[in-house]
Amino acid sequence: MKTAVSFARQGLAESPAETAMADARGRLAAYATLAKLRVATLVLATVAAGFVLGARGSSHPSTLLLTLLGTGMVASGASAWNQYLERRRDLLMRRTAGRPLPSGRLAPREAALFGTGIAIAGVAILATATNLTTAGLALLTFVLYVCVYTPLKPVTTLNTAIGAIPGALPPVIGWAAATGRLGIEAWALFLIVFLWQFPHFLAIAWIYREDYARGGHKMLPVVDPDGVMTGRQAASYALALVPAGLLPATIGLAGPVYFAGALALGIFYLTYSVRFWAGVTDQSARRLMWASFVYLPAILLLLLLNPLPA
Ligand code: HEM
Ligand SMILES: CC(C)=CCC/C(C)=C/CC/C(C)=C/COP(=O)(O)OP(=O)(O)O
Repeated sequence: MKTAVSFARQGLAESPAETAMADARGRLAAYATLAKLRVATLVLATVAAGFVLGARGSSHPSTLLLTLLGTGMVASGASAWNQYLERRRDLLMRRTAGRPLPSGRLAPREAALFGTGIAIAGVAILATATNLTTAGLALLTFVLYVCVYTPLKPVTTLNTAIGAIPGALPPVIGWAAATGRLGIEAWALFLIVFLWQFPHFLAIAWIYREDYARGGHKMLPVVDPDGVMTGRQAASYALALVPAGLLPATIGLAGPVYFAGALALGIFYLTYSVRFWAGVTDQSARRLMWASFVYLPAILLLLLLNPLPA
């Protein structure tokens, strides 16, 4: 039998077994890209915050894990379906042309099958391990993202305001999983993530405005070449986020350490948003994008560090 060494001696790069392994690894990596694992990780951090705050100090580690697993699967399925629907436009954009579908690493049918299977399994896990409110919310999030936001991207600049709704539902999913209901506290978390997204994606959409135009997507910077509206909107939503970020402390969900930290973070994010507004450039946009990646994990951490008992 030919070993890897003998194949190498003959000048062949890989044995059939090694080729099969490399293929399998390549396909696994393609599915991981399809699932947008980095975005899913931050989404799951918002789910975890909602769950832990809803549980109010009582520990349910296995329910938390199953909630994260189920929601992560639904989010991955949604990302796969988003890429299935956008495969032709993704090919036109530099940022997305290398994705598994436009680059041909996966067939469209494979992405659709994966997206459907993993999302259904995720909803089933949530329905069995938590409650029907949680499973229903996850399904609603999927539908809003895949069936409403995604088709609206080439149609109207309002697409992102609509996309921000499913983007902000994950902490509500976590809260519902822990409590079985929807409370004002869950909507406070929703509001924070909802408002946070505007500076986040407006900065990104500015950086990639030419790419979005090539792909035919109506993101605000595509129709706002001097960036006046883009900058103003980013700053306005960041301003609204300052008081919204304090809500958890005013409704008895988090304590004074949270209050002080959330105020500092709100001012931090507002500063980068106002700088972006004052000079809409790729550099100020990149700095604002970076600030968005600091703000959300930091405020979630503060919530978890300083929760208040019921
Ligand atoms: C309408 C809402 C949103 C839009 C349009 C949007 C858009 C984007 C885009 C285009 C990127 C890629 C940037 C790049 O390649 O340089 C990105 C990155 C990212 N987004 Fe968002 N986003 C939204 C909401 C969210 C939400 C709700 C979360 C999580 C809670 C999130 C987390 C992330 C993370 C972690 C990254 C960096 C990961 C990576 O580059 O792979 N985003 N976003
Ligand atoms: C449970 C569940 C379904 C969770 C999903 C949460 C959700 C909707 C997150 C939105 C995150 C995101 C990257 C939006 C941008 O999508 P895009 O399609 O505009 O980004 P792209 O241009 O990179 O494809």
